[in-house]
Amino acid sequence: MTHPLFEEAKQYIVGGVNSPVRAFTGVGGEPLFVESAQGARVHASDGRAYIDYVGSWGPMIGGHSRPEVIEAVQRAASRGLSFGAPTEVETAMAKRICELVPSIERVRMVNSGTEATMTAIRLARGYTGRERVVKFEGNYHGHSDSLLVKAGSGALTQGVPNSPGVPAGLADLTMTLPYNDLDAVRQAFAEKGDEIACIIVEPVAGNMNCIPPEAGFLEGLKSVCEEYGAVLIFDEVMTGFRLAPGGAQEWAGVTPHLTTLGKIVGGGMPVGALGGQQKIMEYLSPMGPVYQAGTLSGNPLGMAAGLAMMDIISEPGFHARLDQRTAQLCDGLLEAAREAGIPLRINRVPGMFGLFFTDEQGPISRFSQVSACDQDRFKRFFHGMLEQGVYLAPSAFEAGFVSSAHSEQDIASTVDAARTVMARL
Ligand SMILES: Cc1ncc(COP(=O)(O)O)c(C=O)c1O
Ligand SMILES: N[C@H](C=O)CCC(=O)O
Repeated sequence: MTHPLFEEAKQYIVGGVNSPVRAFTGVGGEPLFVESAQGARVHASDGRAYIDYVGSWGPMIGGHSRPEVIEAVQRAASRGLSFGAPTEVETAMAKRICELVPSIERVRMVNSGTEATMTAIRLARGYTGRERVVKFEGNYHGHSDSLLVKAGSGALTQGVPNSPGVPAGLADLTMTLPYNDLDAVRQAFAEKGDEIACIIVEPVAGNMNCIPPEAGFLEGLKSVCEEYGAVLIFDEVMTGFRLAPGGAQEWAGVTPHLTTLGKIVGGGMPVGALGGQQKIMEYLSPMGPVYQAGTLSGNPLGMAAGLAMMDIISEPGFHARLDQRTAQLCDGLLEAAREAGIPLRINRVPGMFGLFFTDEQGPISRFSQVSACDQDRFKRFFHGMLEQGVYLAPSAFEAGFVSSAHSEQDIASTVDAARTVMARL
């Protein structure tokens, strides 16, 4: 029987959801309806609490309903919701971003990750006077036209990595290359380097499951960009503030020319940002000719929530603990799989992981390997874990997220659940 809340939602909302992956089409069945969330758990309308590894798709790195964040939003709300004029808190946010991410010298706040990446590539095109954009297969940068080409995340889950509605003329300007394949990048630049405005890349891919960069890949992208005068954009909407206080660029030791941010930067509110070298950022309006604007950009509630979340991730030892919890989870899951004789590989970076049901023995570093994984087994695992009270991302193409609120006991319970589920997979 269809869940009555989902049934009613479908009468009014397209597909019953406001973002496709939530619909559970990647795993079958019906979505959880969440009523509230606290710490590492979401409380659903079925009356159950689930240990949550979705974390609102990333923002909840400190756990749900952190009092510091909620109180900051409440204080901000008591002063008014939006002014459409500059506020001090926007400067505080920009200053904080520049301190945490040293490659960022100037910032522009927007309302989502999609807006951040859309603006970043327009800026790169305006700055270089070139039109082509290089992206990687299975990377997802939101749903703007130029970037919805061979895209990951929900586009993969729904089987529409090239969406109808994207003008062919625009899609033709997007060159899509295999992730972790530097030779393909060098070849593309050798052929069309003087037409390429930018490379945009997830420095750790999290939208085709979790794929870290191979040694030298990000460094290679930077040197190709510098050789040909193109802009290197790290899309850190997912990895920003997660892998390290300064994001994946700090973790990997490679700095891009521009960075896009989202998720954690808004602490759970709809916020995105882009930033980078002053000489490029000053091409943006009102200083430069590249236009960009937003009625609600720099919204005081979003800034308050984001700043409170920045305080949380800046606590000494925060990322080391997150990494340790992520390792505990992944080691436990691998052990459970080994006991059950289930072939499983796991990729992990601090606070992020990906499960691959595959017989492959070597590292999983390519999109082609992800798409060859046993999706049916993932679906059975997902539903088994849900039954056991563990909420994983409802798609084999999404990374999982660990928060600082996941206790050792939560992780141990998750591994116990996996042992039960794997025994009958
Ligand atoms: C790497 C990356 N870039 C961009 C986006 C788009 O962000 P948003 O959903 O806030 O528009 C996402 C997530 O959706 C993402 O994971
Ligand atoms: N992978 C996406 C963002 O990172 C998932 C969020 C969504 O599409 O709703």
